[in-house]
Amino acid sequence: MAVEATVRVQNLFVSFRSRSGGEHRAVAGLSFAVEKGGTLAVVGESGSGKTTLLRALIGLVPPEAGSVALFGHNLQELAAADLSKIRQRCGYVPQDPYGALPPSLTALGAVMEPAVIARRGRTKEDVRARAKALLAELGLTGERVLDSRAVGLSGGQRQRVELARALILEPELLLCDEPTSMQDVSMRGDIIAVLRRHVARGMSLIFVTHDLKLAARAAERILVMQRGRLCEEGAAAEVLSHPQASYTKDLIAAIPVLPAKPLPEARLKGKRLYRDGGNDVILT
Ligand SMILES: Nc1ncnc2c1ncn2[C@@H]1O[C@H](COP(=O)(O)OP(=O)(O)OP(=O)(O)O)[C@@H](O)[C@H]1O
Repeated sequence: MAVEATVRVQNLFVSFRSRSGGEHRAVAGLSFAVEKGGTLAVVGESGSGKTTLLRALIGLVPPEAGSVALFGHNLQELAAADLSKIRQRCGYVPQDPYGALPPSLTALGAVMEPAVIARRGRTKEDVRARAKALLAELGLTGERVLDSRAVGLSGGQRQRVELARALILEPELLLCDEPTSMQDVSMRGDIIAVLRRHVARGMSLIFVTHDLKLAARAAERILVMQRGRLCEEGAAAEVLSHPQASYTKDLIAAIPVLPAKPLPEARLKGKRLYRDGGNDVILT
């Protein structure tokens, strides 16, 4: 028997109606699939429909036409209770870390919360240890940070708490909306490494970003969106090295290139060096 894809999107259209009665089509005829353990980065400029697509994938916005199936189940055909069960198999990291975290919980409490609610036979102490380990993997340690409420955390720290909150239930599918937009280059690498470890245990990943280079590090395939439409989809290395669509070529041309000149040893002393592809990025 053929294995069902984790995500199967067929000819998906999503529109929003304005108060004046006008209609804006945010997603226009997208089709793609992500297999179990597969990774897909969705790239496109601001307003191209990436967030709307992610929200449609977990049934937060209804399709105008077409279908979304997760784990072989068409979301439009599911009763509310079954849709909720399907959602429990997914993690979602929203784009805006402000307002996404429960304001009354500490960073540690916010990560523990989904696992405490789901109660999967773990003791509270197990959950606390797992939450601490996840936060540490994402560079968040120490009482001051772990005991801070959302208001006391930076945007980048909030994003990482959101990610840990999504990962603690070990989702089969993780949908991330710009999860590294507020991180420094070094932390972006750490986040990608954490995501890779979860992909290695079989998790499927859909990663939304503006950044084509980051997309290629996060995922094996890239889907480029332009004004709600699929512009190009292919193996990440292939899309970066041989883009087919002129829009993708423009996105690649817009990637800043760092000078290839070797840096004097003295400039590296006491600083963190991070290798991003062929480029060395120095963090002071
Ligand atoms: N709830 C909504 N009501 C009306 N229009 C919306 C709504 N959500 C999104 N849109 C519109 O749909 C289009 C796509 O928005 P979306 O947020 O999906 O783009 P995006 O690619 O994620 O952008 P960004 O990279 O800036 O986050 C935009 O024109 C946006 O204004």
